[in-house]
Amino acid sequence: MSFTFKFLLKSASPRLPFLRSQLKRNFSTTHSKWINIEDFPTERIRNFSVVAHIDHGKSTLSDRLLELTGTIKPGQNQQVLDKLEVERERGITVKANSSSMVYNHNGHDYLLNLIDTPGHVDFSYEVSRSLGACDGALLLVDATQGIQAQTLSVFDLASQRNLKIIPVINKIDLPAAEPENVIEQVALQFDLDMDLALPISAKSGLNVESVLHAIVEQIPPPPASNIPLRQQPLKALLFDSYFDKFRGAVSLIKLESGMVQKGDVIVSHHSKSKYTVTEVGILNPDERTTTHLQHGQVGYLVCGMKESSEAHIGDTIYKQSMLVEALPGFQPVKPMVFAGVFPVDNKDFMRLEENVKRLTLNDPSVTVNRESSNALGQGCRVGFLGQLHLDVFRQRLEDEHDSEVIITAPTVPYKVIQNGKERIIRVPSEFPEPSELSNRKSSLFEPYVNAEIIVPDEYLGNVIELLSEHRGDQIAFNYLENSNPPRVHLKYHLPLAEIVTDFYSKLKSATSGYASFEYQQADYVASDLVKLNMVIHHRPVDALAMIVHRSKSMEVGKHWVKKLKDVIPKQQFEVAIQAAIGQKPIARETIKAMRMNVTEGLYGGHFDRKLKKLNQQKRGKAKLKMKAVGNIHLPQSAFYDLMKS
Ligand SMILES: Nc1nc2c(ncn2[C@@H]2O[C@H](COP(=O)(O)OP(=O)(O)OP(=O)(O)O)[C@@H](O)[C@H]2O)c(=O)[nH]1
Repeated sequence: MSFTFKFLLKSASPRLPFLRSQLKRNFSTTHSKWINIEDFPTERIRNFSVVAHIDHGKSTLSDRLLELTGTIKPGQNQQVLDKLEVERERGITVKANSSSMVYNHNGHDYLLNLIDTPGHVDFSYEVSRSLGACDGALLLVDATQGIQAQTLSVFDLASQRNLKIIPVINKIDLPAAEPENVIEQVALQFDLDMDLALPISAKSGLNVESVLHAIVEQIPPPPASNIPLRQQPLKALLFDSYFDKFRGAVSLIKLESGMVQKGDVIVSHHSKSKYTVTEVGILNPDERTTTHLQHGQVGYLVCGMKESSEAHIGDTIYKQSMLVEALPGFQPVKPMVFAGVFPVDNKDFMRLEENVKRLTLNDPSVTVNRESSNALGQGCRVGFLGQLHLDVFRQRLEDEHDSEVIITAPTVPYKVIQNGKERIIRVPSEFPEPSELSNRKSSLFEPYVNAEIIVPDEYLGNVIELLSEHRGDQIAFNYLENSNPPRVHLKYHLPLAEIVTDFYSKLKSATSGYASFEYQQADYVASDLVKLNMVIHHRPVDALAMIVHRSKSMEVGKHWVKKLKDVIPKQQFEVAIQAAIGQKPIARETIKAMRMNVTEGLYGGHFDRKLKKLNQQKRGKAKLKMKAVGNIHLPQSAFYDLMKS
């Protein structure tokens, strides 16, 4: 390690963990040889992705492939494509990442472009768009767990795109591994050729070389063109982007035809804006500038886009001189979980807003709008794809921007139709009160999802009970073929609001962690919804309002008044905490008044003096009650504790 580098690493302040992890990461990966794009005609390019259920070993396999091809130095469990601090701490991938590598097969060099994708359902949009840049996919299945819910959904995504799918059975080093069984299970479920399945251990490297052979031999190269390269029109799919504070938005592109180089004037099909290309290159896994990118290639492009929104995901890029038809692109993602984000100290709002916006530069699926609350002051209403996405965002805000924040209870977007007018409500305090809904021309709807659960049948009873507690309707029930112990595949239709609370942890404890769960947004369904107000000392607190199904209002109300009682400091007067629907309280807790020990220091026979002091205290309290009719002061720290608990 060079002196300058060591110094940088040491001196990176502990308040900047993200910078530290970036410095460490770059060091471990700057090892690869020079790559000349001209050396790789289309027939020697393979674009592929690794897809799997969460934790089945995608990042570990990606490491091994990069090591075997000499792209990175060997070293255990580097997870080089998990670049974010939060990914490394939690051991999950939240952002798809790419790396090119060169592999020599039968005397020829091949350029393999690998795209590592996240496993968790909240980030499945990353999977679908990454697959848009691929011609094949490795479907990784854990040999101890077999097919799980996300295995089914990523298989569907890959087969919808007609990708060549290579089944890879991982973790065969573990004593509990049952590779033969799992290979059979995969072949039966997906109608794939069993002989093509590759049993490996990504951790130890066992048989991983066979994966490289299969990539070259089985995944097709990008479709060839009869037109000579220099005459082909440029047609590039923009499938991802990240933000660099010096160069602006950096786009990841796949070239369907033509070539692009520094100085070219390109046009965005989406906005029709023109840009001059300032840099192109490949990720290896760090950026490596190249003279150009050409047909079949996956790489990055910089062209002075100042805002991340200019790099529109799914856009088609072409040269000003030659208009092309737009590529089909992707379905836009819609955030479905919303929460208010407020600073712990009101003075910090501007800094918080800037930090939130900076984070969204690298995560275009997040939406941000200003929100103001009587209780919490100025903040932002932020939209996420799911509960884990929200948690990851909070952690990134704290890790990368050193901000402590209050995040209000998550809510889903509800639909209210009144007098023929439709509104989507994302802030609970804006939901109509019962008095405003009394006329017959109002109807309320909530978003539902289609969920799939795979669970060993010994836990089936627990899961069915849990899903019915969460208002789920069963759609299908099947035993998975060739699964030992027997496992059931359930399909349910249930409200999204029911799974953005503590559903995952309940499912985990109901099944000792053996169930897997996956969902997709479905439709809006008419629902008996109410707005639950938290009233503290006779005043509703807007930041604590929530929208719930009427059947759950009592349970939720009791839970929250109790939580509030635990965090509100005692006052000099009695404080009532109520959960109410409109004017009607449905749950209540009381915080007793603080009682000063006025007789402290009076011992033994001072009976008269003690009585006098206690009477004085009684009179004082009566006076205080008069004053206490006003609002109580609820410190921001109480909100912080409340939302964290
Ligand atoms: N024993 C054993 N453990 C493995 C193997 N492959 C991966 N693991 C372990 O399984 C865990 C999950 O591996 P990851 O590579 O992070 O899985 P992933 O699929 O990338 O996870 P997500 O990105 O969160 O979906 C880690 O603890 C790995 O060390 C293997 O072949 N054998």
